[in-house]
Amino acid sequence: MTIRFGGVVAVNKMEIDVRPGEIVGLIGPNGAGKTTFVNAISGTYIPAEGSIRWHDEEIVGRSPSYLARIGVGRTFQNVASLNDLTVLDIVKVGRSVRKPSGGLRQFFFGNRRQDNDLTDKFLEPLGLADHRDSPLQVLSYGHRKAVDIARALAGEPDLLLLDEPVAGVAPAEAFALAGFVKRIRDQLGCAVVMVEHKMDVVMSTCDRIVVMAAGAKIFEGSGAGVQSDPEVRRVYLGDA
Ligand SMILES: Nc1ncnc2c1ncn2[C@@H]1O[C@H](COP(=O)(O)OP(=O)(O)OP(=O)(O)O)[C@@H](O)[C@H]1O
Repeated sequence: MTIRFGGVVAVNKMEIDVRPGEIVGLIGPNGAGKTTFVNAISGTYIPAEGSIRWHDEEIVGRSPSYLARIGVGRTFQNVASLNDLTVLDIVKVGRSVRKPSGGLRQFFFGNRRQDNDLTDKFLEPLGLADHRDSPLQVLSYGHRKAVDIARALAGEPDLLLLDEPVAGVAPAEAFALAGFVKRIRDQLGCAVVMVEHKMDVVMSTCDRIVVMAAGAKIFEGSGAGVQSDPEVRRVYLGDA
């Protein structure tokens, strides 16, 4: 697909194939087009050219809410917008995009069993159970990132798009979050595309790595391959 902003070609004939159950790392220098590409898959941008197919359906031009309903879930780099809601309510928002809850009253008051199920499934494994009734804004940055992952997962996506899920998170927490993503992939069998700059997390989490530079794919393969590829080294390190 190709995406232009005025004269800027942000994504240039980029192609990627993602299979169920696979975690694909999308890396590349700042401005490479990674977030723009993910935003197009999740319906925020419409490509100037190209096709996006999911489960044999052409999804170019579909709205983000439609895509969420058919199982395309995502996290965001900036997680501030739900600041006033509690952790549990945010998970319910994530749940409701795919599994309607039956009206606002039920949404907010729900029932205790349903709340406990959501807590066990999506908050406990991320270390968030003790915070379920806290508003997002009082949580640490690492916990807020974890809440955004829990929100996306509560919709039980088939394709999960993670935009820098561990950026700014302390190393131990980052590996815990990445480990959780792997366990969820094992449980749900969902495909994951993860944009991330932290290479140690990418290497230990992803089955395959795609490298973008200046809007285009310059490498696709294993972690070992990415480290030894001369074009990737040139782009990252300025090697001649
Ligand atoms: N809404 C927009 N309007 C105009 N140009 C944009 C817009 N969004 C992104 N761009 C441009 O598109 C290019 C790709 O940006 P993008 O944010 O997708 O890169 P990225 O690889 O995600 O970078 P980073 O790793 O820094 O997040 C950049 O040149 C950027 O300035």
